[in-house]
Amino acid sequence: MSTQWSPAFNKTYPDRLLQSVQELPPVDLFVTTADDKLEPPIITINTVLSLLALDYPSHKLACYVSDDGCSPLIFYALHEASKFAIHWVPFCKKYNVQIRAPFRYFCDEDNKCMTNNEEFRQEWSRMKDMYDNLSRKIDVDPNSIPNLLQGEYTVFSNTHRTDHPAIIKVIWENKEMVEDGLPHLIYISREKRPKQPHHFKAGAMNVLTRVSGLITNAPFILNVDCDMFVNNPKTVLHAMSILLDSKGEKEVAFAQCPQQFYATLKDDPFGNQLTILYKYLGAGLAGLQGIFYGGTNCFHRRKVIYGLFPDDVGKGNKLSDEELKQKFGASKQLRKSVVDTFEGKIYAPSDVIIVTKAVEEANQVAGYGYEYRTGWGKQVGWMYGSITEDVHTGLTMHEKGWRSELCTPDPIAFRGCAPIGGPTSMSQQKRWATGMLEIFFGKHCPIFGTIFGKLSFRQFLAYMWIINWGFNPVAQVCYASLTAYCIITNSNFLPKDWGIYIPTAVVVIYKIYNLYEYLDSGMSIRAWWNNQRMSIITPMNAGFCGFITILLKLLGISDTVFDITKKDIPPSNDDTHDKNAGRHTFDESLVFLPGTTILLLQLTAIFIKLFGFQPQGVLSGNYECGMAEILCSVYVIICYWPFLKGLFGTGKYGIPLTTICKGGILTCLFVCLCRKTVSV
Ligand SMILES: O=c1ccn([C@@H]2O[C@H](COP(=O)(O)OP(=O)(O)O[C@H]3O[C@H](CO)[C@@H](O)[C@H](O)[C@H]3O)[C@@H](O)[C@H]2O)c(=O)[nH]1
Ligand SMILES: [Mn+2]
Repeated sequence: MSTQWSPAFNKTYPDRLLQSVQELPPVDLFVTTADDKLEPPIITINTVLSLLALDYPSHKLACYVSDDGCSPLIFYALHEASKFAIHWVPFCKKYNVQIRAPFRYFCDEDNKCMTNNEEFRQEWSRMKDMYDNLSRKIDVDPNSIPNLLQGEYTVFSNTHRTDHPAIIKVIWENKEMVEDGLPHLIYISREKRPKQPHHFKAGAMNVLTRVSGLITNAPFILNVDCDMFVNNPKTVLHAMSILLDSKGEKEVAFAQCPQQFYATLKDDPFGNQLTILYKYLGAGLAGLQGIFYGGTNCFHRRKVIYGLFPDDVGKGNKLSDEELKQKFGASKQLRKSVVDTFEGKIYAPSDVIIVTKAVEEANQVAGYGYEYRTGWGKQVGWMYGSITEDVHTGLTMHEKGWRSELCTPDPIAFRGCAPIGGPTSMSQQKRWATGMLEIFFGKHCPIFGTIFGKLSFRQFLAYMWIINWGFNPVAQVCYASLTAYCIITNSNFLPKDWGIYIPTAVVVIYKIYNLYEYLDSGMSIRAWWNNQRMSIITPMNAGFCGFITILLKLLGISDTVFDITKKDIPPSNDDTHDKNAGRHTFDESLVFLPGTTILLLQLTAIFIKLFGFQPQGVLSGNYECGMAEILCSVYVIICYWPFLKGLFGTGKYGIPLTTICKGGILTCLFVCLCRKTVSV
C-alpha cells in the first residue's frame, strides 16, 4: 500500500529535446542471447534490426550482441541480417514505419493495403521477399553448420559453448560515420572455460560494458534481451529527454521502459503479462526513489555503472591509477576510457575509426580471467551473487542515493515474448523467487541499504515487497496445509465469532480494489481472475521450489543456476486463436509437485469431511472445524482448477503419473501425521 500511495508520471517531449540540446549523445546498444535453441536466431536478429533502425543519428549508435552460446548460427544470422539491414533501415525511415522488427511488421498485411502509393506497395513487396529469403536462409539445419564454418567462421571450429576463447567480430562498421547509415554491429562471445564461474547474464553484461568501453565508450547504454524489439522508433529520444534533463544528471541513474509483450494470449491465462504490475507499481515507485531495474529495456548512465555516487557528479575522476587498476582491471586502454567517462569526454567521430584496432584489446577484456581480483560484479558493473542481477544491480544504485525513472512513451517502447505454457512460466518465476532471496541474504540486502546507505524508507518497503516473492510461498504452503489439517483433525484456526469479519473484510476490499485496477486498465474480469488464481498457484509451486533452492545453497549443497526462458517463435495472428492456447501444460519437473500435493490434500480433506471421517468430540464445540476452514479449502481447489484438469489430462496437458504418485505419498503421510496428533 505504501508503494502505491503517491503515484507519479513522466511525460516526455522528444521534439523539445532537439530544441534544447545542441548535440545528442552517443548510445551503446547491448543485446544478450545465450542459446540458439531456446532463443531462435530469427528472434534475435529481429531485435537487432529494430535497434539498427532507431530514429537516432546512426553514427551515434553502436550495437553489441553478446552470445553466451558461442553459436556460429547466431553469427551467421547476424551477418545475413546486416546485409538485409542495408535495405530495411532506409525503407523504415523513408516510410516512417512504426514497428521495425520485420516479423511483426509483415504480420500485418494492412500496412501494404492501407495506401494507394504504388511505389510504397512495390517496395513493401520487395522488402517482404527479401525478409522471407533471410528467414529461410538462417533456418538451417544445425548439422549443416560445419559447411558454414569457412573463412570468417573458422574461429568457431573446435569450440564448445562452455569451452572456447573470446570471439569478437565487427560485422558492420559505419566507416564513414554517416548520420543516416547503419550503426556499427559487433558480435561478442566472451571466453568460457569449464568449471570457471561466468555469472550468467551479469557476466555477459560486464563483458559488453568493457568491450564497448574500448570501442565506442558511449555515455549511455541501452540494454535489451534478445526477444525485446523496439516498438517505438523514437524511444531513445524519449529516454534522453529524461536522462539529459538538467536535474537528471545529478539524480537519475537509469530510465526503465516497461516490459510488455506481443501476440499475448487472451486474458493472461498464466498471469505473467505484468501489465498491472508496471502500471500501478511502476507509477507508485516513480513517486518514491524510482522503478526497479528490470533487466531489459533500460537506459543506463555509463558512469553510474562504473560506480559513481550522485555527490561526485561533475567532479571528474577521483580515483588514483592504483584504485582504477584494482576496480577495472589490467587493461590500460580500458582504464583510460573509464577516466574519459568520469570526465564526461565523448569520443569524436574521428576517434572511432580504429574499431578494428580496439578489437584486439577487446579480446583481453573479454577473457574469463580478466575480472579476477577486480571490482567487476562487486563494486562496478552488473552485480554478481543473484540470478536476478537486474533488481540486484538497480538496488545498489538506489542504495547509493540515485533515483530512477519510468519511461512510457506512446506507443509503448519495446515488446517481447511472454512465456507460453506452464513449465516455462514456472521456471522463470522460480528463478525470480530464488534471485530475490539471494539478494536478501546477500551483502546488498535492502535492510543494510536503509541503515547504512541512502535507500529511502518507503523504497526499502517496496524492495521488501518484491523480495517477499521468495518468502511468501512458504506462508502460502503453510496456510494451505493448515486448512487441510483443521478439516482432517476437526479443529479450527479461524475465529468463529464476529472476529472472522475483520480479516474477511480486509481481503474482500483488497480484491475489489485489485479488480478495479484491471477494469480501469481496460482488462477483463477473466484476466483479473486468472491473475488471482496464478497468485496462488505460482508462489506455491515455483516460489516454493525457489525457496528450497536457496535453502540448499545456504547449506552449501548446491548452487543456483540461471535457466534460460524458452522463447517460442512468434505465432502468426491465426495461431493465437488456437483452442488449446492458454491451457496449462505440465512436465516431469519437480516444480509441479508442491501444487499437486496441496491439491490432493485439499481433496482428501473435503472427502473426509463429506463422508464424516472427521474425529468427533476431541475438542469442545467452539474449537471444531467450521465453515470458514471448509470455504478456504474449497477456494484453494477452485484456484487449482488447471491442476485438477491436469490430474485427468493426457500428454503435456496432464500432470505426469510420477508427480501424482509422489504427491499422493506426501498426502498420505500428512494425513497420517494429522491423525497422530489427534490420537495423542
Ligand atoms: O547465461 C546467460 C543467461 C541468460 N542470458 C540472457 O539474459 C536474458 C534474459 O534471459 P531470459 O531467459 O529471457 O529471462 P527472463 O526471465 O525472460 O528475463 C527477466 O529476468 C532476468 C533476471 O532473472 C533479467 O535478466 C531479464 O532482463 C528479464 O527480462 C536473455 O537475453 C538471455 O540470452 C545471458 O546472456 N547469459
Ligand atoms: Mn525474457
